[in-house]
Amino acid sequence: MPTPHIEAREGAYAPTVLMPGDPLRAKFIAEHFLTDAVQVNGIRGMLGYTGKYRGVPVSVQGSGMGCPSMGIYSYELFHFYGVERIIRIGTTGSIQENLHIGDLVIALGACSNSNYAAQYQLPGAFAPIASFPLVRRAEEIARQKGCHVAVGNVASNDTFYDDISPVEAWRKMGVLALEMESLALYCNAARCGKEAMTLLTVSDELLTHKATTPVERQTAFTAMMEVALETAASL
Ligand SMILES: O=P(O)(O)O[C@H]1O[C@H](CO)[C@@H](O)[C@H]1O
Ligand SMILES: O=c1cc[nH]c(=O)[nH]1
Repeated sequence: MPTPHIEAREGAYAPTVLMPGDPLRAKFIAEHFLTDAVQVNGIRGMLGYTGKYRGVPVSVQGSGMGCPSMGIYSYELFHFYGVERIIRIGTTGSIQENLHIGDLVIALGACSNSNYAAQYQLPGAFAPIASFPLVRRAEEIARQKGCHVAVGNVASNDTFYDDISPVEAWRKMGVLALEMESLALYCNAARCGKEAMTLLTVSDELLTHKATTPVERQTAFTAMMEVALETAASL
């Protein structure tokens, strides 16, 4: 420590880290929800903070976009900073008719078009999954808050802009929504014996082409932030 990408000192992160793709979403959470928040990382503008939520230490660290970036930050947090669990909080494009903008999705499993898991040289395909206790807790908290929440597969794709749309193919398999990081997060957690879960807010309806604004993606999805923070504080 420090690592190539994180300047924080040893012990700077709490055992539970919330990870939005957008570092400015991390700043927003630190400023609006945490007490005693201090910035622990600013390298590459990938902001990280540690503070308290309901008196419980919690960190929030941007992951950047895509599996390579999430792969780097979650690896360094798990391996070098003693982080025990990561809750990704991200935006997603829904691909099922009953999932609308603002709804929550918990990624129980992460399908993908990425080759991230090839590094493990397994004798078959790995099925990346979330920590079930985290899923159960987050779903319970989301329902108590009156959120519409779906739990199931997402597809963590390497591509945001596709030459041939993958929507129909994943939709037919019951996949709920598309995003870009859960695969790497779940693989790193599994390989390191740690816990991970992804909680998403629908920012785009890919079947109807409804979408939210860039600023809403940064700051508007406070229900997701609160569910993740309540989950972290309840462990
Ligand atoms: O809102 P975040 O967490 O960045 O997540 C989603 O948004 C980005 C694409 O716009 C990708 O990172 C995708 O996974
Ligand atoms: O990966 C993502 C994230 C948000 N919306 C999408 O359509 N895709």
